[in-house]
Amino acid sequence: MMNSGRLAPVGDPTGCCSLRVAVAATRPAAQLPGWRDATRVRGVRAALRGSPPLVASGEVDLLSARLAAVARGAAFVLLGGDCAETFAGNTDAHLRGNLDLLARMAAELGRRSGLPTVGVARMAGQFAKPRSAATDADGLPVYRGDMVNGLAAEPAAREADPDRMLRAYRASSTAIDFLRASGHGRVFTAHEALVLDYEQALLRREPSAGWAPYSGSAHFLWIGERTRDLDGAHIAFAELVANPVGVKLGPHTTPEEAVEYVRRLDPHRVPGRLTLISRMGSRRVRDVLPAIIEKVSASGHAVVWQCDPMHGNTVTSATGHKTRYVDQVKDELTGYFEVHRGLGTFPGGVHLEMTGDDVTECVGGGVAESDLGARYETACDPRLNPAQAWEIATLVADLIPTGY
Ligand SMILES: O=C[C@H](O)[C@H](O)COP(=O)(O)O
Ligand SMILES: C=C(OP(=O)(O)O)C(=O)O
Ligand SMILES: [Mn+2]
Repeated sequence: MMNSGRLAPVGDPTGCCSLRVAVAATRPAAQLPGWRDATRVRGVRAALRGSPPLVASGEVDLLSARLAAVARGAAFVLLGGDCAETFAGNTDAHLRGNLDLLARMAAELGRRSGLPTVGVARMAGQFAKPRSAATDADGLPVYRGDMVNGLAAEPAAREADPDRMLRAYRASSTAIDFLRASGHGRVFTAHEALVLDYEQALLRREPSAGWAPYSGSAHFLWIGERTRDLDGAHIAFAELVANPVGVKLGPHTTPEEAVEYVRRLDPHRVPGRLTLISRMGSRRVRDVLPAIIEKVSASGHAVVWQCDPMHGNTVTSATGHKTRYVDQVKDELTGYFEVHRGLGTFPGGVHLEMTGDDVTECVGGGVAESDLGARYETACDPRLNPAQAWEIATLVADLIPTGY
């Protein structure tokens, strides 16, 4: 059973688009934490509302311009990083490893395809997780990311603690500082917009943009497969924000639904405003994706297409580990590029769960099933290690169409 509930309407002392936020907040919302202390939630939200945004609206606009170029086939986007960031992992070594890997891959894709490649890091905010089940194998409330509760298999750790939103904000702030100081130029940040108490509190109006509400939590936000209900609060939230946004599309997405996302999330027909992130699984992508692309293309909206070849290919190994086979990841990517080639549309980018740490979480590229236990460190989904990620980058570089 998914956790679900209704957000309390926001009282917004900053006056930030309060009416529209309040409307969004009354929609049914899947996957929200059952916070243990409602009074404290209000206090945390107030503290977040009073805190500086983590990203600047000018940076967000720059990403929007880059994504407009992707939408017209003049650039490519690589989005990647941890499935679930953790507070303990918010270290110099881990952030540097992930960022260096992303930057190296983006540079390689750009060099080999001849297209500028925009690097977007799943970093500085990817602290909340939607889950398939409300409880784990021990019957404990499931881990929902460090923004919500703790990974330790103990009842106290698994309580949804609102103060963790403040810790997530501070950890994100540290990571953003690191990014800015890293010397990697303009790498943008992204995470799933899941915990709406957090996301709403970090909306900021921008006077120079007609008081449009910008998310101050990341440059790019996406709505996940488990929260993309068209009548739900998460899609309503994505409608509000001025930032470019994405929606994950699983194999049960219909072409009609896809067009409805486009209509709702790109009402002003801004190229690149909406990214549709296909995560169909290697066995379904060739069957399901073409009709979706055809219908969206016929609508005339210029979206960014992105392939997440990770989440439709998650399996449990004989050793009991949640894993992914690099061959299936490659097959989904190959299918995604084939579909676009067949339709004459531009396969704008890829979205990967990967880390610069030399982990053994996915099978392939020198990691056998029997190796998975050696360095299985993820807090949620299995990530590509640097060798595996580089194998993927090499494949993708050969598949990106030139002269589009
Ligand atoms: O990262 C994505 C989701 O949180 C994850 O795939 C869900 O995993 P679960 O099926 O273990 O809950
Ligand atoms: C939860 C995720 O993906 P999806 O919503 O596609 O399952 C994710 O990107 O970690
Ligand atoms: Mn994941």
